[in-house]
Amino acid sequence: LLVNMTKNLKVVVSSNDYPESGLEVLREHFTVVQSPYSHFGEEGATTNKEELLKLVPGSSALVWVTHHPITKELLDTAGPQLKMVATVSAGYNHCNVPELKARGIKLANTPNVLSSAVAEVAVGLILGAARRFTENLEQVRRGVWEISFDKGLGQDIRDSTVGIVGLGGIGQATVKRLSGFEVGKFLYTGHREKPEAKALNAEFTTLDNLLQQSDFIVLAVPLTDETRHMINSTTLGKMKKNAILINVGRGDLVDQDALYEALKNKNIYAAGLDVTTPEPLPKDHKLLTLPNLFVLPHIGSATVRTRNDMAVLAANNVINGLTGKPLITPVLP
Ligand SMILES: O=C(O)C(=O)CO
Repeated sequence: LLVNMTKNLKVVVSSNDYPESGLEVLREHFTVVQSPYSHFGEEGATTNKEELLKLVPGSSALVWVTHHPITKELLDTAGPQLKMVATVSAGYNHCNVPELKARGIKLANTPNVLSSAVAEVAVGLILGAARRFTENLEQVRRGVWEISFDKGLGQDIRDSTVGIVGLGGIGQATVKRLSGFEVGKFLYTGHREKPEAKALNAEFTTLDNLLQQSDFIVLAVPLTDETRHMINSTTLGKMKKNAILINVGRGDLVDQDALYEALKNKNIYAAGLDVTTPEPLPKDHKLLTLPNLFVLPHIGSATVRTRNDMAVLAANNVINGLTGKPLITPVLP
C-alpha cells in the first residue's frame, strides 16, 4: 500500500553514474528521473546547472550525486513540494543548509559507509607523498632512474608523529589503518576530545601544537566557514621542514597558492591531495609542476562496495524522508 502511495512521487537523480543498486531501491517506490549525464564527463556531456534546473521541477526528493551547489534558485525551480535532499556524499558543503532548513526541507548525507575507503586513500597518499611516488613514477616513465643509495630518499612512517585534524569517522579509520606502521605518536585536534581517542592511543592537542609536532598532518574535517583555508601561509609556516600534508577533505581547506610556495621552497617536505580546487584541476595548473606533490582525482570513496553502500543509504534515506520516518543519517532531520 505504501509503495502505491509513493509511486507517483518524482525523485530526481542528478547524474547518470549513480549505482544501479540505489536505483533499484528508488524505482521500487518512486518515479525516478535521472540526468543522462555524468558529473565529470567529456566536455559537453557533463551534467550542468541548466540540465539540473530542467530536471528538478515537481520533484519530491533530490538524490544529489554531483557537487553542484544546492541553491535557492534550484530549490525555487524544484517547487514547494520538495521534501528532501539526499546528498550521496559525507560532505555537504555544497548544500545551502540554512536555506534548506528555512524551507523545512530535510537533508541526509552518507557518512560512515565511506570512512574506510577514504582512510585507505589517506594511507595511500601518505605512502605516495613520503616515498615520492610522483617523481619516482616520472623517472620510470623517462627511463632514467635517478634514485640512488643516498639520493632521492623518502621519509619513514615508523616512529613518526601523525596529526589528525578531525578525528571523526575518517580520521579514526585512518589511525586504525596506520596502527600497523609503528607510528610513534598520534595527535588529533578538533572542537572537543573524542571518547574513541583513548582506544586509538591518540592524544588531543591544539591545532598549533599538532602543526608544530607532526611529521604527517592529515586533514579529515568538513569544509565550513571555520575550516576554509585553515592551511595557509601562517599555518604552513608552523609545520616542520619534513612535514607531509595530506588532504582527504575538501580542496578549500587549503590555500593552494600558499601550499604551492611551501612545496616549491621546500618549507615542507611533500603533500598528498585527493581533493583540490577546482576539480578537475586544470592539467596546466602550477601545482602539477611540483615533484613533491602526489595528487589523486577525488577517489576517496571510489570503490565498488563503498559507492554501492552510499547509493543504497541515500535511497533508503529518501524512502524514510518521504514516508514520514526518521532519516537514517540526518543532517537536517
Ligand atoms: O563523500 C564525500 O564527501 C566525498 O567527497 C567522497 O566522494
